[in-house]
Amino acid sequence: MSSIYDSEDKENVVRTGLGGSKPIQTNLSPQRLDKRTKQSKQVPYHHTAKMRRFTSTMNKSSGLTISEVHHLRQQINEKEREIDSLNTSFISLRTQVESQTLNNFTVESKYLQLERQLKELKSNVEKLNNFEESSMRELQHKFEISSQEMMVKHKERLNSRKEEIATEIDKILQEKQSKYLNAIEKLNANLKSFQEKKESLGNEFQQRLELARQEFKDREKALQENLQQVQSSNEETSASIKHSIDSLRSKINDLTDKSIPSKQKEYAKYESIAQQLKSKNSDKQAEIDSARSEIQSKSDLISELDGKAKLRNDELSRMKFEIKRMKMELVDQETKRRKLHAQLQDLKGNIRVFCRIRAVAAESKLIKFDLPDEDLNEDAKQELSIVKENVGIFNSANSYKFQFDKIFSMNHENECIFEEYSQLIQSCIDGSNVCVFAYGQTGSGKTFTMSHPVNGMIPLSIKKVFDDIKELDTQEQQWEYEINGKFIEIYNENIIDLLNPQSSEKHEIKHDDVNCKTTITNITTVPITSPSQANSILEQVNKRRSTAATKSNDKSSRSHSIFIIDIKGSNKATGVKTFGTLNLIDLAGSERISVSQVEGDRLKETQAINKSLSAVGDVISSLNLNQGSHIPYRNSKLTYLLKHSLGGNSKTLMFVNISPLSANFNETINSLRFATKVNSTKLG
Ligand SMILES: Nc1ncnc2c1ncn2[C@@H]1O[C@H](COP(=O)(O)OP(=O)(O)OP(=O)(O)O)[C@@H](O)[C@H]1O
Repeated sequence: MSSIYDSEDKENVVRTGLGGSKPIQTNLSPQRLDKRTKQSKQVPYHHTAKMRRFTSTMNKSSGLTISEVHHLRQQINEKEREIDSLNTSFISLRTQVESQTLNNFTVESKYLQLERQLKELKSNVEKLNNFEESSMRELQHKFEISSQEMMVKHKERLNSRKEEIATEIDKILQEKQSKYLNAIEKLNANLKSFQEKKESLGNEFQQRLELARQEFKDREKALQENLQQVQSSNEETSASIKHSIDSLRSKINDLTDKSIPSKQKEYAKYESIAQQLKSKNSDKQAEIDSARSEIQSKSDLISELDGKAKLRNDELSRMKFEIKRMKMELVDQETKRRKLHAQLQDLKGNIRVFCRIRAVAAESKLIKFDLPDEDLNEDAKQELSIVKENVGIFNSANSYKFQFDKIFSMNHENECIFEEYSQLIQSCIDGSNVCVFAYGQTGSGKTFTMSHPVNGMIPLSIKKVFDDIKELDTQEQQWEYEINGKFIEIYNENIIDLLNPQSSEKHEIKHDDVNCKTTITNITTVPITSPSQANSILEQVNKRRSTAATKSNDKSSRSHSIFIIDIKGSNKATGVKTFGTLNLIDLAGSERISVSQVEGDRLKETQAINKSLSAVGDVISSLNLNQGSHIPYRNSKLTYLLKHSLGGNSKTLMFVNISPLSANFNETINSLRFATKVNSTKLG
């Protein structure tokens, strides 16, 4: 704070004869004050007597005339008057100065008081500012904590809801599927038994009918024959009787009364024969009637059996209709399952990054990792911390933190890793394109993860494809699938056909942007008919690559290998068609060899790797961040090839394989940074 005696004012403090030795503050400027002081020194009041004595002395010793002296005296008197008036004004001025000084004191004390108040106010304001700042910090902290808690709770709720939906779907599907399958099985069994019964009843009935018909025919024939015989014998008999009667009559007439009695006897005899024949005839007629009624009852039985057969046929067609309806419902359920599966996968995100730490021998010197808790919410992002320990003079430690969708430690097996992404296979069967990349420095476990002959992602993916399509390729679901494979390598931005490596033909990438399909000219495509056949393709390719690697200084580490599996599906019941491509990619080693340290072929190779790997990172991260803008697919052959398999509804999974060895610390950090760029959170 400035003092009341500020620069100029300090110089205005003078000591006056009236006020004793006390310093008086004046408002006069230094020049004016100085002038007044000089004047008061030059003409003090008590000096006038001295002047008079001095003039009389001068008068005596100088020999001046009286008029001159008089004149001088007048002048002196004038001067003395002037001096008096000056003295008077000086005294009034001094009084003014004193009163001004008093004023100044009052002002000064007020000023001091105001200054104290200002100080207090300032400190209060400062306190208020500090309080405001600390409360703001506290509020911000509280807000951050509560928003984090809300985020965690929200994520938990989301995840549990997702889980619930998925389990509900699975449960409903399983229940429905098993219910329908059981019902269909039962219906099929009923249908079969009905058909068998119908067949056996039909056969039996036909046989019985045939027999009855035959019997009836035989009987009818016999009866007809009998009847005819009887009729003919009757006719014959009656004709002969008639003849006899006639001859008898004529005889009677001829003989008159002579032989009448004997002839009457003969007549009676023939009469009884006729009677017998008549009774025989009525017996035969009764037999014919009973045969007719039997035929009638057999006909009734036949029509009853016909009625039953009709009922069975009606039931059969009802069952067929029911089976058809159930099949349609099953197809409908399958379509719903596909939609829900797609929704679930969308919720999990179209681009996922898994980090895998390679297993190494126990005695190796390792990087200090801080891994996430395994029990944590499985759909939440997981955090990996790495500590770099410098045993230098400062013994400092740097900590790096990274977040990924999943982090697998050295103890995780391939099967467990496959489990985490296997749902993407279903998406591919349902018609989505899927890319699985393995990224990392040479020796970090990319080939072990992707191509291990028993449990690598390639053999396990193919097995899953076949298991899943087997479930869909049933009489009920009516899905049919065709699977084709290509296996290529990209080395120095050139495509090599690994299924026909001797070929010298040029391979070009062609895109059909309308149907979103990609083809490579002159490339070998093989139909894949079983997991074992696909595994033997993988085995052959791995063998070829490793032989080539020994011959040409481990070329395999410096090329990208891609197993392209096309899955084409069609549903006979609904006519729906699907096409999905599964791209399984083992990338070239990512270690950053400084371009300046290599030359010739190796320089070209290094440039090609750096270019294509950063193109992969750029494409995926721009897809992740901003779906509407330009995606730089053309920056490398690999990204250009995968143009229709990345983006849109495609699913991408990147494994970042890292080495836990301390010696590889820098490369491990580089790989994690690359993967973080790829994994960057989607905005809006
Ligand atoms: N998780 C693991 N458990 C046990 N061994 C492993 C694991 N990962 C890798 N290895 C072993 O480490 C060695 C190097 O692994 P791999 O060949 O898979 O590395 P890479 O990253 O594919 O290297 P390159 O870039 O040369 O192809 C192999 O011998 C492999 O068997």
